[in-house]
Amino acid sequence: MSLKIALGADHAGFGYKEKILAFLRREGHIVKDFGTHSADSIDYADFAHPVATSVESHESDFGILICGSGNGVAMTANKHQQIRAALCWKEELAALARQHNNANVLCMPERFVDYEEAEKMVKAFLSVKFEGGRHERRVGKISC
Ligand SMILES: O=C(CO)[C@H](O)[C@H](O)[C@H](O)COP(=O)(O)O
Repeated sequence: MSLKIALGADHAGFGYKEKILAFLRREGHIVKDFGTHSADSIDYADFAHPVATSVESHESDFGILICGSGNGVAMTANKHQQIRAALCWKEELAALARQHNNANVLCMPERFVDYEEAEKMVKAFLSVKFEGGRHERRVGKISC
């Protein structure tokens, strides 16, 4: 199924962002690339907020954010009321973030995962479904 994906990264995530952009397009998804567009040093929040806004406004189905550790983009995206951004570093965590937490933004640390694992995380995140049930109640308690 073709999905609308909002993609963003800082300089430390730029390399994987470019590869993931090509991968997603090959898979038939519609990707909006919010940058950054080079490896020049830049601030992660300038890319994480627009990606989060795109998901929050339903312009995009999901967001994918990458920085060096994944923390900066995750912290920024999670400031948005409707965003559940999950910092993941292996495939199983990316799947669980959808299945149990109904995450709508995947955050990855380029400096701490190899590219093959990053691509597996993206595949898992976009293919598995929220399980609902007991998790629905728990996710409902996240917002304050
Ligand atoms: O937010 C981060 C750390 O919590 C990101 O990993 C950034 O990409 C990182 O801080 C960038 O570091 P740099 O030394 O400025 O390249």
